[in-house]
Amino acid sequence: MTDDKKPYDVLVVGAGYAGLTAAYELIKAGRTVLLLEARDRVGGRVHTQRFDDGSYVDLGGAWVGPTQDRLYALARAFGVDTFPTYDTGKSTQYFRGRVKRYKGLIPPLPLFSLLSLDAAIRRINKLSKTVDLAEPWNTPNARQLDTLTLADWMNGQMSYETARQFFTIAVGAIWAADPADFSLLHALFYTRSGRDLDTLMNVKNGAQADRFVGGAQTIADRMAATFADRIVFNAPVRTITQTDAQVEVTTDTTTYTASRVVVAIPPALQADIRFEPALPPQRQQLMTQLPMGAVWKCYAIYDRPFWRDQGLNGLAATPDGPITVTFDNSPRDGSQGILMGFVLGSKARDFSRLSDNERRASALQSFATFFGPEAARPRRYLDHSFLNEAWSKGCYAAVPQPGFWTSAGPALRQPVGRIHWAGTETSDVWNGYIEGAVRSGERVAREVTG
Ligand SMILES: Cc1cc2nc3c(=O)[nH]c(=O)nc-3n(C[C@H](O)[C@H](O)[C@H](O)COP(=O)(O)OP(=O)(O)OC[C@H]3O[C@@H](n4cnc5c(N)ncnc54)[C@H](O)[C@@H]3O)c2cc1C
Repeated sequence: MTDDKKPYDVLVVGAGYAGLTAAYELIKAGRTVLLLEARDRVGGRVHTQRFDDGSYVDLGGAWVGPTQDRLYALARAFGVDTFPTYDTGKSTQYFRGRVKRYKGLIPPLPLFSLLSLDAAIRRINKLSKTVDLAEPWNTPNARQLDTLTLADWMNGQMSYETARQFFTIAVGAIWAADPADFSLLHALFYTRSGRDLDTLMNVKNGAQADRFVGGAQTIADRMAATFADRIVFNAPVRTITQTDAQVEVTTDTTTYTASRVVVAIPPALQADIRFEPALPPQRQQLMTQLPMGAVWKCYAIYDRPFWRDQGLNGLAATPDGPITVTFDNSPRDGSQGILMGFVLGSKARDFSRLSDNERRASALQSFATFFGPEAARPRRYLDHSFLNEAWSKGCYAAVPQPGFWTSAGPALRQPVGRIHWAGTETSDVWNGYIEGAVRSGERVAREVTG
């Protein structure tokens, strides 16, 4: 064990978009900063897998959309272009053994199910406007809303099984969780945090509107390159010790000292750090009430986006997963065809139990069901889940247990002595998204310098 004698103004833990943004802003403000990262790369839950032929896929965060202004601004600042997600043509629905093609967002359901689904979406949007974004625990009826799960609400409001099935697909795609996993209060908070359910679900004008040329990790790589000498890789933080005068942060090899530390990792991973003295009880509890969501991304790569020839946009939805939602993730110039399918929530946990071959066979069968036999013969198949990564433990983001917001919510952003908290989970706007991570990094930098 060595001591890095140099006292820093700020140590930042975690080089995802939150930690990178915090470090970048603090360095701009003239602070001496060191960024400690457990992995051997930056980006965290954003990871672009690049292939020898120059193509790439995003294993983690990928899309950006309107009102995600801070992320678009970073893209511009670091010279990264965006391009619209392909959504020209008809979408596909597979339900009760039949494939149907349709226009627009809402699948062709029997009339009463359709009305029920539409009414549920509008009711969630309306209710979400009552949420206090900055302090969700102060929302009217917060306790009641935080006790009820989204599944309780859905079962009470939606009498048609088909409508509930398709609502559950949308919930899975937005939260990487099942409606029974989290409270109505969290559903309303998250909905308002990203504007409304339509925005969260949509490609055009929604959260899936655009992708980054070169992949979503490119901005992170370029930002990190501007302060490469301030980043230590393969440096998981194990202990954070506060004294009256300073804070000591210990990795497996080194103890660093600073005036302040910014912890920019998901709460579920904060629980693995030993804090001395122990954190206040509410803060301790918080870390165990925020498990991560569950999702697999399945990629099939073809010579060309053949489904476009049939007037299809590559979007598909089915309750009969494992894959319940697909997108066209081909490169901007369409020089390859790339389909991406999501396996979500409890289906993702079940999918994790399959062998590599079983997952591949199962995913390709789904793609072939939606887009025909050609989809069963990709040039390359790969899949990935952050459930299997020690430094994420799941994705897209934390899915709070019912009761979290009203019991431990106030501790989420509250500094503890010299410790400040960042990460998308601490953001009131676009919580759970890259935009939320960036905003949290900017907010914590202001907090530390203010
Ligand atoms: C499959 C998937 C799809 C997604 N799709 C989208 C999308 O399309 N659009 C969107 O906006 N968002 C999406 N997201 C969510 C988005 O990626 C995250 O919200 C965002 O990247 C979180 O950033 P962060 O900096 O808060 O946390 P992280 O990215 O998790 O960064 C935390 C960093 O801390 C490091 N770390 C952890 N523990 C320690 C430790 N003890 N010591 C040191 N370092 C540590 C980790 O290695 C990591 O680098 C998706 C996520 C996933 C996984």
